Amino acid sequence: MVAAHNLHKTPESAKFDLLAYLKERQKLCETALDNAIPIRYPETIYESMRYSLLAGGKRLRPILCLATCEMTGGTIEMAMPTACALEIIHTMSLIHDDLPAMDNDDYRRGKLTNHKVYGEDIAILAGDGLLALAFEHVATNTQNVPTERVLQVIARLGRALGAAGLVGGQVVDLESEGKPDISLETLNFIHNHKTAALLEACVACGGVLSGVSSEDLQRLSRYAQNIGLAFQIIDDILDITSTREQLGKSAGKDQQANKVTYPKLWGLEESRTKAQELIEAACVELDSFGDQAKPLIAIAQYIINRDR
Ligand code: DMA
Ligand SMILES: C=C(C)CCOP(=O)(O)OP(=O)(O)O
Ligand SMILES: [Mg+2]
Ligand SMILES: [Mg+2]
Repeated sequence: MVAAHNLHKTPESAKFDLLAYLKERQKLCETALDNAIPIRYPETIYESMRYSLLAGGKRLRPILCLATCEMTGGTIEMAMPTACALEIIHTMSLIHDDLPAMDNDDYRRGKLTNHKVYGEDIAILAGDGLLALAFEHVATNTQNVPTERVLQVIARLGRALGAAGLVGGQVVDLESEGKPDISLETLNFIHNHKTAALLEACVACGGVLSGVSSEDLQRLSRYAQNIGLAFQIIDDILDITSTREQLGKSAGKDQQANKVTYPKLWGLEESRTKAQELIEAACVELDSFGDQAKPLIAIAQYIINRDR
């Protein structure tokens, strides 16, 4: 008879079932997000906020936050309000990104975009409402975490989202549209700010909540910066190779708007290779976390293998 503890050492049981993990975490996030916005007067704004927030994204950002907090000795419960805030901030950035003044998109998460349903005025306000809610939600609902860590999380959220982060990246993205000679440096600036900054906040905040050392926090940040850049490279590849049905958002938009992207500068194959290298570099940063790092390593692989 094989001893029970040996069973856990077989290669098969050592495998990490990412799909089951993501499904379980997505379910937890859906419930928490649903509870974060009750409908009250004036109903229109709450309905439009819920329309985009509960439209079924991958929930990658909150899951990264929960996974990091758990990997570093914290709990799901400690991280859930921050995880929700990250998804709420991400959703507001999507609503505004899709507006006619920005990327002018009609579809998002398999549905009409917020402004197509509620009008541009309400869509702008839904973004504003979500943004304010994110900070209120963390400050009000975080439990069993020392207050100074919660303050650090709030500061990181603001920095990742603001002009030094996502907003700054969006500005350079828009300013670079249609320009012929965008450098790789500018392209990296765009990706590192519009996409990687928030993903870094997801991972870093998970670590801050559990109280990691500054060395571990730096390792986590480097992991997240690498997966963040890879995420946007893959997003731009999918924009070329996939369909609206598969993506839940319009495809072919980057070429249409003359956006600067990795595949445009380097071609599809080299862009894929670059994304793969970034994922490998990300995973090296997690070496010291041993087996505990399995979820974050599997999520990094998922980022380049994803089809939506
Ligand atoms: C999305 O950039 C970035 C933010 C901050 C929303 P994008 O316009 O390249 O992404 P998508 O293809 O999802 O519109
Ligand atoms: C940063 C980018 C490229 C916007 C799309 O993000 P996701 O691809 O994570 O969108 P959802 O799954 O959350 O809808
Ligand atoms: Mg955009
Ligand atoms: Mg867009």
